Amino acid sequence: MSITSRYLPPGESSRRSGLVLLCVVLVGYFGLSYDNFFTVSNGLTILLNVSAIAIAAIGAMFLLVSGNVDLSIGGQYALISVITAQFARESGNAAVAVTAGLLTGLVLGTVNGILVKYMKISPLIVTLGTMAIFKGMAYLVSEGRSVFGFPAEFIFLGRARINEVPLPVIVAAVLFVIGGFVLLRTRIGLRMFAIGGNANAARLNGVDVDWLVVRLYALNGLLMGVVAVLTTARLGSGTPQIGTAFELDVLTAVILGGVGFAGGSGHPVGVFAGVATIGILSSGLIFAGLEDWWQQISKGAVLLLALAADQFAEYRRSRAARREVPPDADDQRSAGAPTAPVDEYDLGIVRTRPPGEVVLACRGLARRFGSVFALRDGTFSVRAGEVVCLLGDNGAGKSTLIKLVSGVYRPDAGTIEINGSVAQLAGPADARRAGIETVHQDLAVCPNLGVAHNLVLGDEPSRRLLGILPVRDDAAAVERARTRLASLGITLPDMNRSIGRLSGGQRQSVAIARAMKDDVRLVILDEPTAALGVTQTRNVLRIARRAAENGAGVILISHDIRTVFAVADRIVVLRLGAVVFDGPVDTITHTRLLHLMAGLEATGAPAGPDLGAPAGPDLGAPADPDAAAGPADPDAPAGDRLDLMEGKSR
Ligand SMILES: Nc1ncnc2c1ncn2[C@@H]1O[C@H](COP(=O)(O)OP(=O)(O)OP(=O)(O)O)[C@@H](O)[C@H]1O
Repeated sequence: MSITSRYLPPGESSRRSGLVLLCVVLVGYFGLSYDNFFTVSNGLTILLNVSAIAIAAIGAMFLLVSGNVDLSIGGQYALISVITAQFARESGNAAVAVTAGLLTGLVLGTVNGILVKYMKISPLIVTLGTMAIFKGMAYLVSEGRSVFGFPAEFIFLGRARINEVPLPVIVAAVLFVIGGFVLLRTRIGLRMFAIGGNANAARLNGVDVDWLVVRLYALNGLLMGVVAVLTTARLGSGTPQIGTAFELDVLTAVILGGVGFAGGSGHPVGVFAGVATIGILSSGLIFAGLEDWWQQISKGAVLLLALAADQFAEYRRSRAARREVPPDADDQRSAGAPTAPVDEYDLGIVRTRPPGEVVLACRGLARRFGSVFALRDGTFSVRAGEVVCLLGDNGAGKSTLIKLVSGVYRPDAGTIEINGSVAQLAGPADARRAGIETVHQDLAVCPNLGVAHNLVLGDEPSRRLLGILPVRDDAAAVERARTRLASLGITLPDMNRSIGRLSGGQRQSVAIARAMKDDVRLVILDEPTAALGVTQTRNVLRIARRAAENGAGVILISHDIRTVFAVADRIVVLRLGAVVFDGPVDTITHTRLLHLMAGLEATGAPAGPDLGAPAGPDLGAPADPDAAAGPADPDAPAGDRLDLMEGKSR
């Protein structure tokens, strides 16, 4: 698939053209078989019949793109229809009836959204349940009967024509164009794709996923309100039987149109082609004189075919993505080698510049989970322009310490100072506001979005189209991404290439670049080289160094001591929840570091040759006499106390 400078959501352009071809074949076949098929009036009838599907398809498209679904739209259709009809009859006022219909849709959609997001129940199950409830309520409200007796102006709404074109068709066309515009050109549209691609990544990038999804369900309900009001007005009655198998038509059209059921992909043009196909097929089947059940069977079969095509496209996409990942000869060479020589990671760093002021100072941080003390004494500091490597065996407490610093957990004891002031981090957003950015091990990127969009997600640049409409500014996003990447010495040929099609090292580079916001003070890199080969590792380490040179403090967590010696200014070792070493990289040897991590010094194993001094009898207790005296005076200035500890095992 060619990737243009314009953002192209990962909908399948080829499948859309296939669908258009299918439409042409169907029209040709039915046109040749039935005399009246090719008439303007039949064309308008088809459009009128699919206008309801087209309006509902907008909401379904938004939900599916963001990884959600609503099976209850048929039930909503019936319930809104009878409520609208009763208001129309009782009030005799079209405006009251329309308002009642739209509000009912909004409420039903919001109920679905709240159940899905805040009760953490699968959208399929929730909306299957509400489908039955709404349908049942429609019978309850109407006592199983159709509701007639509307004011003339209400009926006019459904039957009015402008230049022979029915009003519902015009409403559907306008809403569809607005829906497509929102999906492709606005910040919210990008966020829908992001949530469908990786909801957790979107959340970590500051997108309020739950709130957005609730709004999408509410909008879906509102659109069903429009559908039900127009149809009820056109038919001149509200009935609980309406909307039967409506969800089948809508989902078939949307999935047939290339919106992936797994979320994160789709295009309005494809959905339009899907809606047209369903309309032509339904009309053709009526012309063929097939009974209603044959129509249901045909549409069900088309839905299954669409899902199969969706799976096939997904398979082709992932194969293409694998093929497109840039080969790395060096990594292939090193793949079979269990350990690369230390020199392989040599970055040729000359550490001349003294680090800047302390950006982070942790004092006596402690956190327990039930009876497990995950962290007992997290005390260390990071200065601007410094790379501090945090090491420790599995379960040493590294992740817990980092989660405290990045606001994921709150400490049971101890303090976190940022730029000299004690910070109360109530959540990751607080940490981010304080200038702390974390690059998580799973990178938290959206594989379906391009490099530039991943970099700006949560803070997308925007501009005013025609001086009024707020739209996403993709050119500014590309420019910002390019500048940010260049500041770290990263060159990527295409800013719109989806992240899923980059190599592991390139993905890691983009994730680090995303963290390097203009006001960042501290970047935490959680095992950034864990899954990388030699060349990619070296590149990522270079980028980490460059981030420090640009003025940020960097904490890098690693299990691989070769990378640590290549990149670190200072090393902090955690063991059993406490810091047991904190010192410049040139004050410790590989052997001693390994022993400290493994706790071998506690069992009398020889310490590294550099320090010579016997290790303390218990790694849980400080080995250094100063430190052994217990926690330092809490009133002592952060810098003094932390510097005192430098270069000493505790
Ligand atoms: N949410 C939790 N609930 C219960 N125990 C936890 C939780 N998080 C961490 N722990 C425990 O706290 C200890 C420290 O875990 P932590 O994940 O911080 O270690 P780590 O050094 O990051 O290990 P690894 O390198 O394996 O990721 C472990 O014993 C772990 O089982």
